[in-house]
Parts: sequence; structure tokens; C-alpha cells
Amino acid sequence: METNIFPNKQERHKRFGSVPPVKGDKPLNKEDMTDLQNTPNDFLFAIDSVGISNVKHPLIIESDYKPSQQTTVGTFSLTTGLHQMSKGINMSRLTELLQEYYLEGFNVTFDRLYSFTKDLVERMEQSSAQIAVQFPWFFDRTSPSLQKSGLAHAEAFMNVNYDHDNGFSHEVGITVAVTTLCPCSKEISEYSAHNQRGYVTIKAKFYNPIELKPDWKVTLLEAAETNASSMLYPILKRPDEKAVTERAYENPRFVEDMVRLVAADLYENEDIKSFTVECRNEESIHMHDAIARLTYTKE
Ligand SMILES: Nc1nc2c(ncn2[C@@H]2O[C@H](COP(=O)(O)OP(=O)(O)OP(=O)(O)O)[C@@H](O)[C@H]2O)c(=O)[nH]1
Repeated sequence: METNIFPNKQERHKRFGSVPPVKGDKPLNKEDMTDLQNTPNDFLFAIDSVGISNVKHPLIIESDYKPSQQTTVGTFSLTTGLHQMSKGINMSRLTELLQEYYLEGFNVTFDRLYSFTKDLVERMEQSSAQIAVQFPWFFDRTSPSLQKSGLAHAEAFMNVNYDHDNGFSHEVGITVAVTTLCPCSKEISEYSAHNQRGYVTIKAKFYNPIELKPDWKVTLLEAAETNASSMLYPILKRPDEKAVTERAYENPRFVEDMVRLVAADLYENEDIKSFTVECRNEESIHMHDAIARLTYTKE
């Protein structure tokens, strides 16, 4: 092949429209640049939350199911309140703090998230801060008959807020995929019953999140899966498939049944203060979904 048939890279860029930078008169050093965000004035309103969302970042989670520790990818939202007299927050400090926590090994426990929001309030010189993180959680799952092991996953989230006046608040949750078999279809048909993949979403608040001993992810996962027609499995051989099919037939569930049965388990759990349960079935004999939702707060 003939070499040097192209102009060099700089020439090529020029040919494709690149131009040299203008000789500007704006300052180049940080200390000489205007700090617009920190210009004080009356900016009419205070703001509840301002910051960044859709931040992808690795994090560490621990679990009562195997693997007991894993690195996964979180999608973060990092925000603070903003005083009426401040024009803007210093957004670079949000990812700066995330990097500091990452270098220490960002293990997303309640403890660490509480500490993060408090650090954020100080760093941002505001009186409230919020962190919200959503991540896939992987766990070992063995098939019901032949005990074939594989990795399943659920989507989990943790939200923590801190403000000077009210302290900390939190909400955590999980979305779990399950099988639901239609009770009506089973009742009216000579044989078979249609079934579908259902998505159970549980949001919960705990009385004492910092001291919480059992893994909240496992608590919520089990509430969803043990009340479904069947849980899902990554690997199923023929004896396993038979077991799952028959178990689903023995445990038919409407979306209404799902949210009520899951709610009963959460009600009985003494660590849980309030919860919301939603079930969405992707109907296999319709083009639409069936949905139900239930919210409960203990006295
Ligand atoms: N407040 C605000 N910042 C934005 C907005 N859009 C982008 N920015 C960010 O502004 C950031 C730079 O601002 P600062 O964090 O205030 O930088 P700085 O003043 O050098 O940081 P400090 O030394 O910590 O005060 C960049 O990361 C931009 O992404 C916006 O709508 N509002």
C-alpha cells in the first residue's frame, strides 16, 4: 500500500473545518475568573433541590445472599437545597465528593449514605442535601429441583435526605420480576391458564435503618417472590421446569392478590414503618398491563 497519501492530521482537521483558537481576553487562571454561582443577590425563591442526575458510577454492595459483596453500577442523583440569596450551587463539588467516597471504597450502606448527605451539606454550604441511587443487585439462585446455580438480579434503589431542621429521612426499594398465573383463566378453562411476567415494586421506610441487621434487599425480595405464583430462575432443566410450571398452577395470583399478600408480609415485619407495594403484570393475552398499588403506614 502506498504510504503518505494523506496530509498530516493537523492539515486534515483544517481541511475538514477546524480553525485555531481566537486570542481572547478572558482570564485563564481560576482565581481571576468570575464566580457567577456565588454572586449574592435576592434571587426571588429558595430552591428545594438542584444538582446532577443520571450519574453512572461503580459502587459496592453487601448482601445476605451470595455473593456477599459485589461491585455494581449505580445511577446517582446528587442534589442540595439552595438559599434564596445564592444564584447557583458549585456543581463540580458533587462529583468531587463522589470521587472521594469512591477512592475510600463506596459501600452504599445507610451509614455511608447518611454520612454522604451530611458531608454534601457542609461542602455545598447549604442546609439540605439528597442522594438517590439505583443499581442492579445480583444474587445466587438455584433451580428448584436439580439445584442448578446461576445469577439472578433485581433493581434496587436507596434515597437519603438530610436537612438541618429535620435530620435524616430515607426510602429504599426494589423491583422484582416474578411469574403470575391468572386465577380467572385457571377457573374458567378446561385446561391450562395464561400466565405472565409480573413486576413487583416495593418501597419501604424502616424504624431504625442504621441498626438494621437483616439485609433489607433480601427482606423485600422474599416478600415479593414468596407471594408470587413462582419466582424466576436463570437456569431450569426439565425437572425444574415441571416444578415451576406446577407451582405456578397451584398458586394463581391477580395483581390485587399480589399487592395484598406482599403487604401482609411487610405489615408483619417489625422493622418496617411504612411501605408501598405495586404490581404490574405484562398481560400475555392483552397488549396492555394490569396494575395495582397499595400504601400503608403503621401507627
Ligand atoms: N450551578 C450550576 N452549575 C452548572 C450548570 N450547568 C453546568 N454547571 C457546572 O458548573 C461547574 C463549574 O462550577 P463550580 O463547581 O462552581 O466550579 P468552581 O467555582 O471552580 O468550584 P469551587 O472551587 O468548588 O467553588 C461545571 O461542572 C459545570 O458543569 C447549572 O445549570 N447550574
